[in-house]
Amino acid sequence: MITLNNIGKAYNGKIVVDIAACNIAEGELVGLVGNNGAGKTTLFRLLLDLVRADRGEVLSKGVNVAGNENWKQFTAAYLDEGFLITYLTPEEYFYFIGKLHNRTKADVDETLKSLETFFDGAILQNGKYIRDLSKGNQFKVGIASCLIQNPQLLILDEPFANLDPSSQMRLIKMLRELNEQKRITILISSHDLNHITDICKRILLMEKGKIINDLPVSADTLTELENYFKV
Ligand SMILES: Nc1ncnc2c1ncn2[C@@H]1O[C@H](COP(=O)(O)OP(=O)(O)OP(=O)(O)O)[C@@H](O)[C@H]1O
Repeated sequence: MITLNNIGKAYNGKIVVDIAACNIAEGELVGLVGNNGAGKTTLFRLLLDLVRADRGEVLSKGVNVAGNENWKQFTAAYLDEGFLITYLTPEEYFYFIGKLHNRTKADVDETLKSLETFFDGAILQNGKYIRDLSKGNQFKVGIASCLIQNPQLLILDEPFANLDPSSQMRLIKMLRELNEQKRITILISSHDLNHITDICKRILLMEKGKIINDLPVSADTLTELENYFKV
């Protein structure tokens, strides 16, 4: 589904992404790990054509994402609150996103209903604008807007970072179901080694912009990663 060909990106003369080759097949659930500044978010931004590579190409279903709109029909992502329209209420935002992606009001309502427990009473019908929600609840709005789009590819940057423990558990369950039952290809980054090895079937370890290890997840992966990150 995703192919990285000799992709390179530098900021101010410093290379922050430098990947010779990487393939992510349809239906995979892949985790990206690496210390602060390793290049995870920049890689996601390259996948979403939010920044342009200095060299190489990102192919999504075989088509270069740079200067092409096709991938937008099947890709949903939430990297940060810059993806939201914060002067809207969550409901206004959800129906706007639904409309943009040709979803009916009933489709949107059905998705929102399925997220009732995840929302935990804090998102809908409380009269708040998105800008006034907590970071964790803004993230929940971001995830919901992704699911409303009914994507084939879902990209989430540090999805566990601001969620309370119950919400983290619910999200793990949701992502697993989306991947196993709906066959959605999922890419997530995380600093939570327990969660990421629990949920992902493959882990890409990034260091200084490079993928230095591509690990199929096994019973040993958590220890292997803990050893890498040990101080
Ligand atoms: N717009 C930008 N201008 C200049 N440098 C940038 C920009 N965006 C990212 N960088 C730099 O690129 C490097 C990689 O950053 P990136 O955010 O991709 O890392 P990350 O692995 O997501 O880190 P974290 O775990 O802290 O989120 C860092 O050194 C960062 O300072």
